[in-house]
Amino acid sequence: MTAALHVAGVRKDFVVRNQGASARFTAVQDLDLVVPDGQFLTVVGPSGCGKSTLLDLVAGLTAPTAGRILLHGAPVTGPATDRAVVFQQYALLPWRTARKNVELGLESIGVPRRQRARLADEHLHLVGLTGFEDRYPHELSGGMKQRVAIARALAVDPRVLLMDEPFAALDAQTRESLQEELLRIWRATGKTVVFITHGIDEAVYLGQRVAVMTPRPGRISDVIDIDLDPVPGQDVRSDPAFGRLRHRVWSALQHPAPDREVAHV
Ligand SMILES: Nc1ncnc2c1ncn2[C@@H]1O[C@H](COP(=O)(O)OP(=O)(O)OP(=O)(O)O)[C@@H](O)[C@H]1O
Repeated sequence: MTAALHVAGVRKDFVVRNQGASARFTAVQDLDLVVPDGQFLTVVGPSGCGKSTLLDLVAGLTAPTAGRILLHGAPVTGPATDRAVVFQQYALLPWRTARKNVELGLESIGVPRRQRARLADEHLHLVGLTGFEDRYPHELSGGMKQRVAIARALAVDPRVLLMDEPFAALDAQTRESLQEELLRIWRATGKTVVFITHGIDEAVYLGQRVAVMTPRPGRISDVIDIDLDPVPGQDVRSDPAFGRLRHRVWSALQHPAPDREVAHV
């Protein structure tokens, strides 16, 4: 089976100013990652390790300096509607209602007006915002704005949903309820999800696998399978298995896999 996403030997250099001169800075190097179709992958790593760089590369917002990125077997050459990105900042247009914000991506691909409104309402329903279609962003809470952003991303029916710390700006309780909502939506839609986070708990809670990134230059040092078996109505976070997986991810962040470390010294 073709992987939904295949990142092969990717490096990304940026040109930066250093004491008045231009210098090359390698943000990520030797990035290898395969994400099967329909998988929920979380990527965790410390600030500055290159998580957003990885996501931008997959989104096609920047191009790799070296290596290849394939989406369902085809090279990524720029942004396209087979991928949708949800950022930490909701990026909603303040002068458009929730419905009109969700319609945005649909407009750009030429979906007729009636169908746009229907699809927007369907996706607002999917994220639990029925009844809020005509609200403007300033009339919505942070969690609701992020739900609109998720509805907008899903409305164009992308094959891969890319999420860059989407819940980082939310309070703990809203974050937890959106995490649960996102898992429900993922199960309902079967999308492939790549979800960037700082949070180990969030990575373990959401991911079927957790990719651990380490910095300078950024690389994926470990990929950990999350084989939790959630029981409906019970908080999986209180399961001892959750604690053990959490500790494995924490350890991988502290002590990157030695073979890889040697390979990149
Ligand atoms: N456009 C750019 N020009 C120069 N350097 C950049 C650029 N974008 C990112 N970098 C550098 O690349 C490295 C990785 O940045 P990136 O934003 O991908 O990290 P991150 O893991 O997402 O960080 P955070 O968790 O803090 O958001 C950082 O050292 C950053 O300064």
